[in-house]
Amino acid sequence: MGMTRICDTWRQWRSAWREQTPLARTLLDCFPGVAMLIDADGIVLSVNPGFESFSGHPPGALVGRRITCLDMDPLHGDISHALAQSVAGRAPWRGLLLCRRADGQLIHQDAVFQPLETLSGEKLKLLVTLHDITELHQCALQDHAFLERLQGTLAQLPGVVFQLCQSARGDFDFLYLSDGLQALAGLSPRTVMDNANALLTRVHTKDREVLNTSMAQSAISLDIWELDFRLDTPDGVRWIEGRATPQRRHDGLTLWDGLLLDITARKREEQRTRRLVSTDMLTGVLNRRAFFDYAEGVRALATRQQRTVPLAMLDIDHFKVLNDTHGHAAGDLALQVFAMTCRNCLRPYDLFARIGGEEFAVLLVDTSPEEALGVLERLREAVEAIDLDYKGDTLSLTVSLGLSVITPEGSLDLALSQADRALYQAKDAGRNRLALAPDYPGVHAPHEH
Ligand SMILES: Nc1nc2c(ncn2[C@@H]2O[C@H](COP(=O)(O)OP(=O)(O)OP(=O)(O)O)[C@@H](O)[C@H]2O)c(=O)[nH]1
Repeated sequence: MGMTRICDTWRQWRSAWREQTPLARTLLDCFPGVAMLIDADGIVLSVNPGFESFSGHPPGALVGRRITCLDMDPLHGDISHALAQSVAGRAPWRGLLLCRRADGQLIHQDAVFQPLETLSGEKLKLLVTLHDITELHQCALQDHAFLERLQGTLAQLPGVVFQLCQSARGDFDFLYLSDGLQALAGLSPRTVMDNANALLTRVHTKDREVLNTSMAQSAISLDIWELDFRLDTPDGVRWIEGRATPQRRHDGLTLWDGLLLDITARKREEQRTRRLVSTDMLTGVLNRRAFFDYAEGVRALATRQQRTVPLAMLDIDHFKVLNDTHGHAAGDLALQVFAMTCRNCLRPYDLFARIGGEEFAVLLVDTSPEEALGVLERLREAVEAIDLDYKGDTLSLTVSLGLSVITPEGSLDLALSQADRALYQAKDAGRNRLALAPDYPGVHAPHEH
């Protein structure tokens, strides 16, 4: 029975009572629950038929006795308290009462004590209505137990379960975050549920834009949101994998139910593998495959910007002699020192790779054809200056270089073959020198050391 019906009944009852009409008794009899009339001392004046099925006692059993005898603890029980409150304040009291039936069974009651208006001089009377909510109460207990179990399970998950809401204005609000957030981000779920920015401002600055864009796309298309992003935590930067399913509510809000997982270890492993796959094991510089991958990216950008990129091929001179004279181990050491020397002559974002046995390539990013000549000449001199102590012998190295440019119209392969041809010219011309491809920009005569 709804609260509205109870209120309606009170209203009708009050006016019926004031006018002392037979309707008062009729209403009491028809009331679809327990209704009783008591005086200010709690003495029961009358009960309706619903009382019998509610209490298990015959209807007359309570009339003339105190209502507090229904209390679990008649001395300090809830009914005494409710009665005292309502009488003292001359105001309705509503709350939960626990009563005992004749068979001993406990029942939860949604109870109302309603003081009735009386004519002056009359003693105060109260209408008490009881509504059995034992079943509802048990359901609530079961729901509560289920939710507690669910919370426990969520807390065990290696990540964070969340529900995120975006208002039509675009503000984010976390409606739920599981306890795993503390371990993942060093933040309590409550803090972030109170203020989503506590977490959102921890997203790494480099990933904020892509996060916002991906959420906006997911909100529009209602496609699953998926993103790997970095989070600044008290323990350092963590990689997070986010995945959530959006739904649009009828009031225009977008809701995402999803999961955040810490994938820092996996990302580190991926980066390590990527480094291994792209690195030459002997010298530690880029290998052939990585060089072609990265160089193609540099070329594409330069083409868009209509710029040229200097590209050089390098080959150590008479390396076979060094190998044959001092052994393969000496050759390996020389390759390592050579690679380190070259790398030190270049800027971090220039590409330097070992693309064959003693063959290397350099791509000079953001460098003019003129500047490239200076850089490579310094590199050649640095190699010439190597004095490598090996088992009492001093090993010296020189390098020959062929230089070309990748043009906005040309390809990487074309520039490589031009640099390669220039390299052979440098070898033919006596080695330890730099030779330029025929149409190297800005320089007409072949440049030689
Ligand atoms: N120690 C060592 N030697 C290598 C490696 N890769 C290639 N080589 C050697 O490098 C030498 C290359 O010799 P060549 O191609 O004849 O060239 P070069 O002796 O340098 O002569 P020019 O290039 O004409 O100056 C060969 O002896 C290869 O065995 C390596 O990883 N370690």
